[in-house]
Amino acid sequence: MTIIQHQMSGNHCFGCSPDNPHGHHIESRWDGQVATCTFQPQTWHCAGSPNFVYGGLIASVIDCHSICTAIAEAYQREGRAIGTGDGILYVTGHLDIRYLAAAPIAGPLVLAARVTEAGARKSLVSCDLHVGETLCAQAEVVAVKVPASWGDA
Ligand SMILES: CCCCCCCCCCCCCC(=O)SCCNC(=O)CCNC(=O)[C@H](O)C(C)(C)COP(=O)(O)OP(=O)(O)OC[C@H]1O[C@@H](n2cnc3c(N)ncnc32)[C@H](O)[C@@H]1OP(=O)(O)O
Repeated sequence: MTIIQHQMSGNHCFGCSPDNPHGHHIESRWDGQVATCTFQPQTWHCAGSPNFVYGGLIASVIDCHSICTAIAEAYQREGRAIGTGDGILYVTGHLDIRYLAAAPIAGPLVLAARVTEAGARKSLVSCDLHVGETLCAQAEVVAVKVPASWGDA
């Protein structure tokens, strides 16, 4: 299965760049419809209780995984392999997360994201996060398409 982040160059993202030494290094596996990601929380990723995962960490992995899903789907819609030709880039416009159950720190966090609506300027992405059988978080993300030069200074 394609690992989205392995197909993209020039990615410095804290959440998902393979090359950011301080980042989370998430990997999103794309099957053409759904992108999945498994993330193993560390003990220091805990919330007030050492037993559960910090919500900001959950938001971070959902954010990154969902935006990468939007990017993968957009390449697919254009009939191109991810990372080929002119760069396609989306950024987070809106992130709406419901924290449904505390996520045990033992993890792993298992994410599944799909594009539910795709337009010319934005895509809507739905992302579920499970630990074991428990749905711990559910998110709706608005991914807004920007020029590949968006991040230039
Ligand atoms: C360079 C190489 C990179 C390599 C790959 C790296 C991958 C890394 C992956 C990174 C992963 C990490 C990800 C990160 O961390 S990305 C970093 C966090 N995000 C940001 O910094 C974004 C900051 N905001 C902006 O730049 C602008 O406000 C954006 C670009 C978002 C909109 O700008 P602008 O306002 O000019 O756009 P538009 O008016 O033409 O609207 C276009 C459409 O979008 C809809 N809309 C807009 N805003 C919102 C909103 N807030 N909620 C809902 N919808 C919104 C709007 O209604 C319209 O829809 P429609 O009316 O057409 O239906």
